[in-house]
Amino acid sequence: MKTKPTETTIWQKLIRLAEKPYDLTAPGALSGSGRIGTMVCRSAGLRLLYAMQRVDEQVLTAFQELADGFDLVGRFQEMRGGAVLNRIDGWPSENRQVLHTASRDLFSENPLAPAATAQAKRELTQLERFIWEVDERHLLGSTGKPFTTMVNIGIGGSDLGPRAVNEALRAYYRPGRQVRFVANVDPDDASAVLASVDLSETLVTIVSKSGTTLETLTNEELARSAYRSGGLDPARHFLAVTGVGSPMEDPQRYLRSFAMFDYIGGRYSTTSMVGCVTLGFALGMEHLYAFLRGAAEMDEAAGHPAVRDNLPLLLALFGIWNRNFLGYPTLAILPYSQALHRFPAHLQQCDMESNGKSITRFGEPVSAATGPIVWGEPGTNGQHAFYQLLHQGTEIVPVEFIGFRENQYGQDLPVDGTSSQQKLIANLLAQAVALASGRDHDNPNRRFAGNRPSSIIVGNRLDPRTMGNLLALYEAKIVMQGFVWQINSFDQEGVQLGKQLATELLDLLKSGTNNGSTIGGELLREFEK
Ligand SMILES: O=P(O)(O)OC[C@H]1O[C@H](O)[C@H](O)[C@@H](O)[C@@H]1O
Repeated sequence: MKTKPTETTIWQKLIRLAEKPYDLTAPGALSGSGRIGTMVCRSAGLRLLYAMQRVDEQVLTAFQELADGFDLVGRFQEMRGGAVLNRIDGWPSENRQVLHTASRDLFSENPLAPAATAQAKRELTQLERFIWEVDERHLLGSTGKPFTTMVNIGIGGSDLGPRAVNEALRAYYRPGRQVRFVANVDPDDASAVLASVDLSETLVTIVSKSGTTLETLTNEELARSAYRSGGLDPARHFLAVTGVGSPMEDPQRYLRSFAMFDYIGGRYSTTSMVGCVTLGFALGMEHLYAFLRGAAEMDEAAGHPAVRDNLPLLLALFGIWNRNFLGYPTLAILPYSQALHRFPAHLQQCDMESNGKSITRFGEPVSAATGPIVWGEPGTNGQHAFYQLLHQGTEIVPVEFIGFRENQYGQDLPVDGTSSQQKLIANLLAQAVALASGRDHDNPNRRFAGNRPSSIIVGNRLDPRTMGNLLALYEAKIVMQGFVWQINSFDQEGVQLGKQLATELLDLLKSGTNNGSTIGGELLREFEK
């Protein structure tokens, strides 16, 4: 469909509906009508409570028309089947399939992209064998010690997703296993991590799809040098996860190498070897498979044609409604779970690098606003920091809350009559009500306008399967929004210019010839004064 989204009848209809969005502050708007109990969507192990979005039946019906008119589910299924969606028509572009979903389509008899799934299975078999060798102590460090620790060196997609999921699932780590992460080229990042582990018991996994990322290659050298200084042989400790044909494909330098494929983008790569190596090492294969199964379940659920029964699609459409029709530029993701403390950072990359685009997949300027600014921190911490602006600021910030009925460790105590988990959930729900309903007051400074929309994603407990559900939920949501905006959500040309200019500055530093004749050169001279 080349017609601009804004020129479609359904877009115009939604503009009209947005002139008078559902008033959450009106008497009886939220209670007494059964709205809270009916505005619930279930997919895989998650539920979405969406009574506190500014929508009514008419808007939801329009959502369905939009989803059908833009064939959102059909395109998602085409993606899963291997369509070449990473492209810009008529212009040089990556021209690739988009098959992160194949890396977990392991549980059905008929995977949608059989060749890619077969490749994923081969890598998983290799990983399983490797982990077995580590567990059985057939593989030992260069001084004969068993491995207890893994340091992951990577950045962007080779760090954020794996880090967020590892943090989320620490409660499921096997006893005696730990994983640490190094990403930043700030030398203090590597120093702090390398100094905090026993290198002789540590595996260092270098993760880079391209095998050319400055930060990662630099940190690899720092880590190798730390091993050599400690009299340890890096080749017996270092693993590689890299793209087929990348410069890092060099078996001499690594104890083991695991492959990733060009049809999986960095920010979508958590269920490929990029995430699986650390997760398999720390959690064991059983939990790793539960995580992959959770992601596969959500991919499957995203194929449901009915908007009200398709959580990723519905979440995507609330995002479109809030961004394009109500005009809100940002989105806060607020997990009420300390374990998810790095999940907003992962989603920031996944969403903003995917949908921060101004050109359509036809190479033309977009006709509507695209990806929102995504940010977030766990509750309740955020309540004591930035929620003031959410409640009374001049900017309206739609919120996606995430909460779980049970905690992970099962340890909790009643204090003052309620458990900590109850306090956590009560706070989450109270925030959603306060944002939606607001409160009148004589004192203008104590007035809450309300009508600030939110959704609540509910899971039973943050376990590996639920984490897989959540990860795939957001991946699918982001992709579906990209389909509405007609952009390519799978490339990231916008990161190139800065990289190129940094390389030019590094060349000046290397050669010592900075005469300030470029803007960067002049800035550098000023900075170094
Ligand atoms: O995995 P790598 O090739 O090292 O890439 C790491 C990251 O760097 C790039 O700058 C991209 O913007 C990210 O999408 C990518 O995840």
